[in-house]
Amino acid sequence: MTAIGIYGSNGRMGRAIATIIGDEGGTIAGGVDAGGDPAPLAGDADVLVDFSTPAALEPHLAAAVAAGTPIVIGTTGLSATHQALIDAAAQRIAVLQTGNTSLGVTLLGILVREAAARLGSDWDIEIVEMHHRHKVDAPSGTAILLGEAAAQARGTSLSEVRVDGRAGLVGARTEETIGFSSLRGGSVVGDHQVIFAGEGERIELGHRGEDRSIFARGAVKAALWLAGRAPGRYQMAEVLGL
Ligand SMILES: NC(=O)C1=CN([C@@H]2O[C@H](COP(=O)(O)OP(=O)(O)OC[C@H]3O[C@@H](n4cnc5c(N)ncnc54)[C@H](OP(=O)(O)O)[C@@H]3O)[C@@H](O)[C@H]2O)C=CC1
Ligand SMILES: O=C(O)C1=N[C@H](C(=O)O)C[C@H](O)C1
Repeated sequence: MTAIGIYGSNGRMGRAIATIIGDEGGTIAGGVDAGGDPAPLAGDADVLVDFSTPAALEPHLAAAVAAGTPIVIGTTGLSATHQALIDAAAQRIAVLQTGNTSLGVTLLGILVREAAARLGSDWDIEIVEMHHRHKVDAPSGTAILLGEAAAQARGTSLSEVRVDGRAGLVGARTEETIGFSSLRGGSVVGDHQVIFAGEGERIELGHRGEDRSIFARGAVKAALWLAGRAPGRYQMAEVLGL
């Protein structure tokens, strides 16, 4: 059986993964949390999953590369510098990084891409997300993933068109921007809505996470799929055959 090492094993996601890992046909190689040494686990595991914190990404990637162990990165709040580190690691090992491992959001990303490609830039795109009160990063990794899908479909990059929140006298909306709004409260697992607002009509595509097990199952599926793969950067849509 494939042994999966968990970076962030005592967190909400780490615990959710441990609960369902056996159902998906994997076993736990071990776990590392704040203050732990990521290297021994990278050596013991067939594949790693990281649901920890952006500050830990660099040492986790270094341990994975040194051991030649593939890694699924679910941690969000990543910067362009983190993405460059992931690209470099993917030259040496198999890596799958995604802001959302669920089947529903992976399909939503495809639908958003399709809608953005077919609708003209006179259809404004706004992304609204809500998460539990403990979440530390905003916009969510999923919101960014959805925004990137829409931006790419329109032949641009998200960094060119992204507007995070609005407050005060910000002026009228400019065409082609993609706006993000983040709500935090209670125990919300993760809600995302992509609004295409046209003249006189609106299309809304969305997803509501009802239980963290949707992310855990996707993460374990991704890990089992990634184990033994050649170096490269892989996508959830490939794992799920979408
Ligand atoms: N891609 C996806 O589908 C999903 C992604 N996420 C993302 O996963 C991440 C974790 O979420 P969640 O489980 O809710 O968060 P938690 O805060 O519950 O857990 C984070 C875990 O990471 C550990 N940690 C902190 N620092 C380090 C470190 N330096 N090395 C190793 N472990 C460390 C913490 O350990 P300690 O307790 O000792 O501090 C804790 O166990 C977030 O970025 C979140 O947005 C969440 C859900 C789905
Ligand atoms: O922190 C969370 O909980 C979640 N984080 C991911 C994100 O940032 O999109 C995925 C999911 O929405 C839950």
